[in-house]
Amino acid sequence: MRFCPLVIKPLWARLTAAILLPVALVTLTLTPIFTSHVKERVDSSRQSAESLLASEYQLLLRSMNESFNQVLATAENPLLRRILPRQASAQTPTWGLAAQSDWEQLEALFDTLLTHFGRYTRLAVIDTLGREWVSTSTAPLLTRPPVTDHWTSPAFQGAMSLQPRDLYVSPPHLCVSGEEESPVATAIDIATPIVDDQGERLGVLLFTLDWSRLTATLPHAREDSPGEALLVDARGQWLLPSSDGSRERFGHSLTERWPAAWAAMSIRNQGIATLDDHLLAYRSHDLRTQHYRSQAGMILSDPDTQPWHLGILMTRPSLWRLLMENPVQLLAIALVYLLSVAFGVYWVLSNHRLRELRQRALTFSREARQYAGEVQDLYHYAPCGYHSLDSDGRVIKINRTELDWLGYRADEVIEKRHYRDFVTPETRAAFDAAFQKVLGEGQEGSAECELLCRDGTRLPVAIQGKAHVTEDGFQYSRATVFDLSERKALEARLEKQALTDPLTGLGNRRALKDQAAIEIARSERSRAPLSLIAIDLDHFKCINDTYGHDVGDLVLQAFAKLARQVLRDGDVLCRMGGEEFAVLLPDTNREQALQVAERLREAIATTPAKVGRDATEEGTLAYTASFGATLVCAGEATLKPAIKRADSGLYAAKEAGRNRVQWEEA
Ligand SMILES: Nc1nc2c(ncn2[C@@H]2O[C@H](COP(=O)(O)OP(=O)(O)OP(=O)(O)O)[C@@H](O)[C@H]2O)c(=O)[nH]1
Repeated sequence: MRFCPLVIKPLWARLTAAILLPVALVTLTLTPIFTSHVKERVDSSRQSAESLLASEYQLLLRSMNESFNQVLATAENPLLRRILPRQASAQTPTWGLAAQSDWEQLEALFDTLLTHFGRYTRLAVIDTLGREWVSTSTAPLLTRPPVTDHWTSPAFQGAMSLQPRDLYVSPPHLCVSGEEESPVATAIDIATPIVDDQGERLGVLLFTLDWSRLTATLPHAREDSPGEALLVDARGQWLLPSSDGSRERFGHSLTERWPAAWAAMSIRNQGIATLDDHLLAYRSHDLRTQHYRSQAGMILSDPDTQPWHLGILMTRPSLWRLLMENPVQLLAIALVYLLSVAFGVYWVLSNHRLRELRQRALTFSREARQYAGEVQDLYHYAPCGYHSLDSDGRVIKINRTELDWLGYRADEVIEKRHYRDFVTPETRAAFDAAFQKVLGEGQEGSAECELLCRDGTRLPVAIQGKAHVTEDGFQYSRATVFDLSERKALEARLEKQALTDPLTGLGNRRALKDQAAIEIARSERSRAPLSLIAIDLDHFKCINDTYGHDVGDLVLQAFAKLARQVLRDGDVLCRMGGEEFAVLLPDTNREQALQVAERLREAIATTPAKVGRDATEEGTLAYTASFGATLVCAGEATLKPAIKRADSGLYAAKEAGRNRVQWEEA
């Protein structure tokens, strides 16, 4: 296993990483894009808020100035200068005192103002004593007269203290609207002194402005407006009239409800503040000092309420709002996340499968190498030889075992030697025949051969060859070579055992028969005489009976040893069974055979067998043997007739008293 510190092993951990990593990557990729998008939107919202504030401010100012100018212009109307002195001279309100035409003109003027502009709820002319002489109202509840006493009203008091063309402007306040649906309205009183041509103060002109009408035209009130207006006085009290959609109501305290907004607006005259979810563009306006845009000389107002603070509140763009405003975009992002996670999971799972397969392949390959090594070992160190030959009989592959047998190295043999070169000339024909069979249609062949090893030794082997044939025909032959040396040795041993008498180590009856065939053939070829002597130990039963069977065996062994010493190397001494023996004497005539028999008889008679002191006092036991001898006649294919004759001679020797040699003529 390669070392890799970043490899996370468990599948669940890799799956977690496969989910988190794509999410992180997509987030990292998208975040700068959306952040800059949000920033752009914030900047755009700021600009919108600022421009909306500017336009709203201008509109409010223009509307108010328009009213200011209308009040000032009306106050200078000659009708008022004519009507007021006449009314003032009357101790009680008397409508009939005014000239009918003046009154109608004034009424027409006031009606025009009321209906044409629509923003006034009441127009009143008040004399210096605070008595209202002329009044026109949108609320037709009040019948003329009564005369209202304005002596204590701030508007009257304020206006009376002013110079011509100066204005008193009250803060917005609640008043009776006269309408059933919304009996309470918000209004502003604008008052200015009425002065005659000589500068004498005649009274006060009072216009009550429907504050909601004035502010209804502001951009914030439009449904498609992106922002919301906010107008508070110097104490933070809400100045905009209550509307259905607005959360705030007239007179609410911004300082309590939204301290952050109030803090921003109250510190600076103008600016833009970033609140939690909102952007607030604001500026302050003091009626008393910013009157230059109207025709008013000076404006008097309640000092506690000035300046006003106007603000435009816009929802602050955020990433979430940006996403939520476009469902397609949101869906696309969700799809990107989903795809990236799906890809990650798929990658991990397929990688996991791949790892498994790789691991399995590694295991298989390791096992295959192991098996290949084992097969290689089995091939090279098998207890038999393996070799492959091409069609010419050249060695193309050979295992170690066979190389060790031959005593050569692989590089000395492979592609260099023909296999038949290692086969002994005597067995080469068998090998060639088998190899031809392998090359032939049978494609199989076997032979028992002898291999000629480097050290000169010969190794008997059995070779079993088989052709390896493909569609292209014969490729090579594969042969298994078995070492036969052990088998051969065993066979030889068994063969020897089969021909040997185990007690005396002499050849047995069968050995005599085999050897006789050879000697008879040789004698036929050489015309040399071949003699046979039959030997039988005398009174052997008596030895057995007297000294025991073991002593009898010792006597038999002593005889075999002694006979070997007496006989020539070429003589064939065999035990025929029991205490009977036979000697085949090649190239031996009658006289010679009789001499051999006599020499042997005498040696036996004079050489007691060693049987140990347990058996006899001297440790030896004298014994004798009788002999029957004969010639193997020319023309006798087997030894049988000669044995029969020798046995006859032997029988005669026994009959004659034992311990003697008797010749039997053919
Ligand atoms: N100890 C021993 N005794 C054997 C063996 N083979 C045969 N004999 C014994 O040899 C004896 C042969 O006895 P017989 O055939 O009567 O002949 P004999 O006693 O030698 O008498 P003659 O041949 O007439 O002299 C038997 O008692 C057999 O049991 C052997 O391998 N070992």
